[in-house]
Amino acid sequence: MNKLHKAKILITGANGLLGQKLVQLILQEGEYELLPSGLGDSRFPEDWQVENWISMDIRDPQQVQNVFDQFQPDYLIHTAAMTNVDQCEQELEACKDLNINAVHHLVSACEKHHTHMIHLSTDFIFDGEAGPYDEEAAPNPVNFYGWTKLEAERIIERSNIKSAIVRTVLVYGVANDMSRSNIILWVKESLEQGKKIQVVNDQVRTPTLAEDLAKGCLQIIKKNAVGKFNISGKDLLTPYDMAIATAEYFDLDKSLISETDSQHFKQIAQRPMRTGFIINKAFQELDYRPKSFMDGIGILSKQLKLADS
Ligand SMILES: NC(=O)C1=CN([C@@H]2O[C@H](COP(=O)(O)OP(=O)(O)OC[C@H]3O[C@@H](n4cnc5c(N)ncnc54)[C@H](OP(=O)(O)O)[C@@H]3O)[C@@H](O)[C@H]2O)C=CC1
Ligand SMILES: Cc1cn([C@H]2C[C@H](O)[C@@H](COP(=O)(O)OP(=O)(O)O[C@H]3O[C@@H](C)C(=O)[C@@H](O)[C@H]3O)O2)c(=O)[nH]c1=O
Repeated sequence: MNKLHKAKILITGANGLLGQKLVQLILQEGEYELLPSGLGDSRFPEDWQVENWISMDIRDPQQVQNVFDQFQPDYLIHTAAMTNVDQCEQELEACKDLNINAVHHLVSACEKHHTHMIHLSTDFIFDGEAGPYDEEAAPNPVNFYGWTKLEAERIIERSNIKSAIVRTVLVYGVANDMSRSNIILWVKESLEQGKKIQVVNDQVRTPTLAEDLAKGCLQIIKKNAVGKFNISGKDLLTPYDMAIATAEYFDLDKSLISETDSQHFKQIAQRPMRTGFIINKAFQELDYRPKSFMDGIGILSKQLKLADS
């Protein structure tokens, strides 16, 4: 690639939590030509002054093909998905269309344009019987969301495109006009409103700061890495641990948090009990260095203060 040509990165789901962090990071780097895309209009803060934006519904193969033919991306960071796990359990066709069929369209476009695909996947491809997991563990999803994300991985692995699969866990952070919350924000807001919450103490995760995940994805591009990578936080915690840590950090009323377990706390979709990731491969091959959970809360707290000022 000649020096004048900046490598081109297309992002799907750029209005999402990870999507917005990727846009911020890549714009700050200034080394790439960026094309953020999503459903409808961009929802970035005004002051980002992002010129490029393309509305691309990834469920429509024609829209995908048109965008790829026009932009001819060197890299695709595919973050868009139906990420509400309970909604996936209830809207099977819609979930399949977005989490599986759309990946077929993106892979075909990547094949045609020799685009290197960085695809976001999840700990929910595992059954949670033997976490924390490394990249070679045997998947066995326990809910429909996890099954669709595993099928998506398989489509990519069966293709002959250049690809990296980034698996992550319980992403937290604050972004603009978010379409869903995440555990720290939800605990903080509930306690600030004086609401009692029940939080499970028998699920295990390695919660991931959205900024760290974005950095991990960009490292893959910088190192032209291929294959599977666990990119998550490094602390193994239960949601109850996370809720207590959040209450302590923001000096909120811990007595509003009651401990429960997965037998009593029922969600529509089953959650894998013990997941979490071993991240040695990303540490060694991508120089990936995630923040601790407490430092992650600190970063989120600063961003919330900035947003309120
Ligand atoms: N969040 C988490 O805890 C985890 C996430 N992951 C994976 O990481 C990825 C990013 O997650 P996260 O940032 O939380 O996701 P978000 O739900 O925040 O963002 C997903 C984005 O996809 C967009 N989208 C929905 N439908 C379409 C469509 N038809 N065409 C184009 N874009 C669409 C949404 O648009 P709109 O904003 O308009 O709804 C949204 O901006 C996902 O693939 C997810 O499976 C993996 C493990 C954990
Ligand atoms: C809402 C709620 C959640 N929890 C627990 C259950 C769960 O372990 C954790 C997070 O619950 P949620 O339902 O908010 O999040 P959940 O849907 O479990 O999050 C998943 O999202 C998808 C996209 C992924 O890929 C997974 O990695 C994971 O992050 O908090 C409680 O204990 N009490 C509650 O009231």
